[in-house]
Amino acid sequence: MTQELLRCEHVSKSYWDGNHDLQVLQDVNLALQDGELLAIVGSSGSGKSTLLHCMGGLDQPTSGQIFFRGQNIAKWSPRALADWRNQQLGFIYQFHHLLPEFTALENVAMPMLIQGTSAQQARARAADLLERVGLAERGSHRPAELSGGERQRVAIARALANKPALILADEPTGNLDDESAQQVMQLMLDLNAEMQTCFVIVTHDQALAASLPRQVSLQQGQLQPNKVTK
Ligand SMILES: Nc1ncnc2c1ncn2[C@@H]1O[C@H](COP(=O)(O)OP(=O)(O)OP(=O)(O)O)[C@@H](O)[C@H]1O
Repeated sequence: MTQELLRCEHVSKSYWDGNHDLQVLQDVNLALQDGELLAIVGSSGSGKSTLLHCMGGLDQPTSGQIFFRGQNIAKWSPRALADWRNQQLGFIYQFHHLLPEFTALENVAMPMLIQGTSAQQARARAADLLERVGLAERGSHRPAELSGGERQRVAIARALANKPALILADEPTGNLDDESAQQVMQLMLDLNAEMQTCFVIVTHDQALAASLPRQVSLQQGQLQPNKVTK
């Protein structure tokens, strides 16, 4: 039986620009179930990244609440929030954000080391994850020695390191050519099916969004059911 993983309840966010409030999110209500795969689409500036940041506790709504497994994350201490992000969430960005001075294997092992996993176990799981994303032979390469698609696959392996319940991906294919974008997308679909990790994927690409089972669209900060059809 699936269970509710995360819920945004009346989430609004505004920024004060010196003269007036810029309303970025307006009364967003959204519930995610364990293992779900959701695309968020919307034009540039519609609030997609802001919503993702609020869902991941990287930013706070001006009003409204976010619940993770029924708990209001606004009530958590900074330490509890950081632990939650490390243990339950994985982040994937448009630009991979891998640490340039570390190898692919070390980058994937990093979240596990931060969590307190032994170096030996972390390296073993990192190697398994790299194999799973098709990069078994690339563990000793630094990010600069990998293609864009390979870096993004390392970033996906890193996001999965601590077996998170939820992965938040912000334009994960936005910087890739069509073929690499397709591979990265397929990888996320396969991993979702295999591991029951919930993926929320922000994308500009309507065709890509249409390949996911559920889509919503942000329009000027308001959430709408997406109109794309397969
Ligand atoms: N820290 C901030 N201070 C002021 N305004 C901000 C801040 N962060 C975002 N905004 C504004 O909020 C709006 C939504 O930004 P956001 O990055 O969430 O949009 P987006 O839908 O992800 O856009 P894109 O597709 O271009 O990445 C934009 O108008 C942006 O300028």
